[in-house]
Amino acid sequence: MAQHTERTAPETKAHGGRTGGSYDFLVVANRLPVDRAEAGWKRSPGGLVTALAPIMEKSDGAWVGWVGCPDEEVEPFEHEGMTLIPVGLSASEIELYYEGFSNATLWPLYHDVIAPPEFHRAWWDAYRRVNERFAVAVLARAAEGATVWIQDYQLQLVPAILRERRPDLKIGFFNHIPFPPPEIFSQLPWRRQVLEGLLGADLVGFQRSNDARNFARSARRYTSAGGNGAHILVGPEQRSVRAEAFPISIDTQRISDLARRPEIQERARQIRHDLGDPKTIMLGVDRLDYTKGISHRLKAFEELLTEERIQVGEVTFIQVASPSRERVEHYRHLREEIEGTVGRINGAFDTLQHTAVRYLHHNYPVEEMVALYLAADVMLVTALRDGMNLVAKEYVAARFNGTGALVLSEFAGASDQLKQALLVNPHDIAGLKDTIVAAIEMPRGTASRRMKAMRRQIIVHNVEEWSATFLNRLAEVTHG
Ligand SMILES: O=P(O)(O)OC[C@H]1O[C@H](O[C@H]2O[C@H](CO)[C@@H](O)[C@H](O)[C@H]2O)[C@H](O)[C@@H](O)[C@@H]1O
Ligand SMILES: O=c1ccn([C@@H]2O[C@H](COP(=O)(O)OP(=O)(O)O)[C@@H](O)[C@H]2O)c(=O)[nH]1
Repeated sequence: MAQHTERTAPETKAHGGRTGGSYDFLVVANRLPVDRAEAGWKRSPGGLVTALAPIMEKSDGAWVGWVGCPDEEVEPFEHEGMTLIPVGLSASEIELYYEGFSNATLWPLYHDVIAPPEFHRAWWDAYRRVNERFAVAVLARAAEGATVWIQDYQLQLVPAILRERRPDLKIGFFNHIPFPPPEIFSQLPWRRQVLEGLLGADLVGFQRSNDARNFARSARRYTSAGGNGAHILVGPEQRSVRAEAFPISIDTQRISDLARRPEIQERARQIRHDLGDPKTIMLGVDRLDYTKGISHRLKAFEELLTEERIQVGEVTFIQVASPSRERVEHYRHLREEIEGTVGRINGAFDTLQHTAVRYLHHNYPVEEMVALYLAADVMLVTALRDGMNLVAKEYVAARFNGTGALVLSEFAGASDQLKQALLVNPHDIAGLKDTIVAAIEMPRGTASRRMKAMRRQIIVHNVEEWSATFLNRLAEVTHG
């Protein structure tokens, strides 16, 4: 349970002149890494939070972000060793900037247009306004020459606003989601403004080399930028901007340590027992998002049951689908579709003793997540497009005894690092079915060799290494 360590943050030194504050290191993200709890705040789940909270706890910096509720004015405060600086958003801004432009324009556009992106000028206006507000919050707190690390697609205009008003800052940007090829990106009516926003940074980081290449190609095609490859030259002064890949990772040690705890192992046994001790537990854990390929996974599972290649009682599929962006239309429809499919599968295949799919529309704390990873013989990650997918890496981190099989989509960034997973194209349902069966039947020795190789990868390349590599590179390119 998160310790309650709330107190007011130290005063920021708001003095005149160019420099506004006292922090030498600021992370700027759409969300603060906390949610409201009954008594105060608790650490929130989610990929970005999981990745950045450990770094923030160890640094003396501050995190600028939205508190997650409408119309709340909250003073800066401290939580679990982090200084948090809230940015307020009105209900209408949440609708236009967050649900609208961020999650119904940019999100589908950047994820292979799996859902059709919507383009509305009022959403764009709100996006600009909110980006300006985040930038102002940084300007008021950043010390002279501070390092500012902006996170993700919700805040792509912040780098250029900071650059214009505070050329002393070292500005990094990391895009957690894919960056589409120019042929798709070009649909965006405000493509030039978004690219110019990002080009305000000194270093623009991506999950995969292909994302970095896509960005550099669009930057040269739709702005006046020049240069070659990862090196982009901007404006008459030919300012240098780098676009490079920095694949994010997890706190491997923390997950691995949790997995070794006797009470979590006991919880894993309990989960299996509660399901009637099936021979094989398969697991999917995703935000309920159309990019995650949950329907493709269910389709493959249903066909395997229909064809009697697997049997209820022997195989149980647990699907955790955590609530996400529930006011966005596509997400509402997706929930109806997935829950309809699960109901149909269970109606057809459940027995009095056993269920086919145990569907859980919940958000679990990390301890329960690790127990689920320990209980799962086969992990299914079948994203149609995913920046990284930390769940895949967490599963590997939890399997300290080298057992278990990971079925992993080649369209998730994690497939670049976890090459010994069973890689699949989730659109190929026949291939997906064969791979699921191969995972269930995989000989222990083969599974162990694969798992050990993947564990070696994420033990070295953990989230600490990710942030250190990005920040060292930022210091290098800014000669800091
Ligand atoms: O803040 P929400 O709208 O509730 O969404 C949660 C986060 O989802 C996205 O995660 C991405 O970042 C992960 C870590 O790098 C990566 O593994 C995953 O593939 C991405 O989809 C989003 O990018 C975050 O901004 C959201 O906070
Ligand atoms: O009930 C849940 C479901 C997910 N997560 C965490 O949420 C993150 C999901 O990150 P991922 O990169 O897989 O996907 P995203 O949701 O960021 O797109 C992982 O750290 C999960 O452990 C969690 O804590 N509780």
